[in-house]
Amino acid sequence: MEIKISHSEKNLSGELQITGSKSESNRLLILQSLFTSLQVKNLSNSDDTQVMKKALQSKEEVVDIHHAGTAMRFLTAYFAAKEGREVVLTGSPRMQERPVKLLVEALKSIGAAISYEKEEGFPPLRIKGKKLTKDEVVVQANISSQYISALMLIAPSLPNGLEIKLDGQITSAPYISMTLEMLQHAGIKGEFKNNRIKIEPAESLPAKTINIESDWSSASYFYSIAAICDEAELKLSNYRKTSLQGDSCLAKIYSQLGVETEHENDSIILKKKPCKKPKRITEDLQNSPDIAQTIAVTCLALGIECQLGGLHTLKIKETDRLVALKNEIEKFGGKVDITNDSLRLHPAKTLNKDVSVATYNDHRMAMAFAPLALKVPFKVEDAMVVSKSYPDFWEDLESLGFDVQREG
Ligand SMILES: O=C(O)C1=C[C@@H](OP(=O)(O)O)[C@@H](O)[C@H](O)C1
Ligand SMILES: C=C(OP(=O)(O)O)C(=O)O
Repeated sequence: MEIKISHSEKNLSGELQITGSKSESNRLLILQSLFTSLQVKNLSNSDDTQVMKKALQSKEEVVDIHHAGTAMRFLTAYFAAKEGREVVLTGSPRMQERPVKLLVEALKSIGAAISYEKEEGFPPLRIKGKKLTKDEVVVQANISSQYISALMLIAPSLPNGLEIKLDGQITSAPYISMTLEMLQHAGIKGEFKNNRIKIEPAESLPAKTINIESDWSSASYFYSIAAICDEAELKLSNYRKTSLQGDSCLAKIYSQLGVETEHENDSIILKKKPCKKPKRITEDLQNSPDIAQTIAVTCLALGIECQLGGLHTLKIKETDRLVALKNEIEKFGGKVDITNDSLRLHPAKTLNKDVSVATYNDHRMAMAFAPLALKVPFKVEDAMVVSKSYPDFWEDLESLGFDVQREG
């Protein structure tokens, strides 16, 4: 479905309830399958969490996780350690291009039986669940932190736990800390020191209900909206001052653009007043790759330069996000230079009209561009891609006065 999106106001206020972090949700679903005493509140309503839930309940041979990277990686480890179960774990055509070799190699080194159904290094995988008894593994850490989180999540269910040595530079590190802190919160002992992670085995865990904080990556689109407005006051519920989610760095990044974050009980209030714009935004996003698209489009809307680094993982996400950003920003008249790990935006003097934004099967392409409608109306192709992480996105924009016309 294509949509046409516009907004005529420059002052916005409203309240939103975004559901739980999809990263935290998908970790907890794995932990809940391993330790049934855990209960979860505020689970994400994203497609990625739905497919994870379904996969964990499935009795079929073929388990299809569509576009969900966390589900692919976490379930590879989960099924490898599930004695007596044999599955073919597969996903969308794009998932079949997203690498998984380093995780498969690491799992094989501790005794897993995994083979490739098509191309070596990529899904689909045939996994014969086995008892994994080795307790040490080495994994390269600069491609995806999801490989490391996957190993950490099954570690407490292994007879001797697991010591994971991380090789090379660590990418998306806050997601590893998130996994560790969630394990600890559930009652599992573990530590992360000097490139070594050690997770102790656990036979059972005390009964506990875990309340998932709402999704900070989804909140990024409202930071962008607030920054682009002259004045705004947006209240988002279920966010904490101390977050497990690395994308909570948004508060600091967007303060440069005049967006202040106030904490009130369990909510955040994003406040924007008219202010002087900086000449440019410069950020290293190695720790928070999922907000790169949001920040680039905010800068395009505000007509300021943007230099983003630490983006080497963007090429292997839902699409090659560096190329997708360049293509779509240039339709509006901005100029973008990309390398393998960086993006530089030279903003447009005036934004082109009648643009149709392609979304490349990538939820974040649709959502990152949406706030630009405060400056110029445009079309978004295949707009329902948002459901991967945020199915209510367009309705939530309508509640803030955006005109969202659904076509076709
Ligand atoms: O562990 C997680 O929940 C995630 C880790 C990150 O991936 P990489 O570690 O592959 O960068 C992030 O981009 C993804 O959206 C979610
Ligand atoms: C990269 C993402 O997700 P995943 O890797 O889990 O598919 C994302 O949500 O931006």
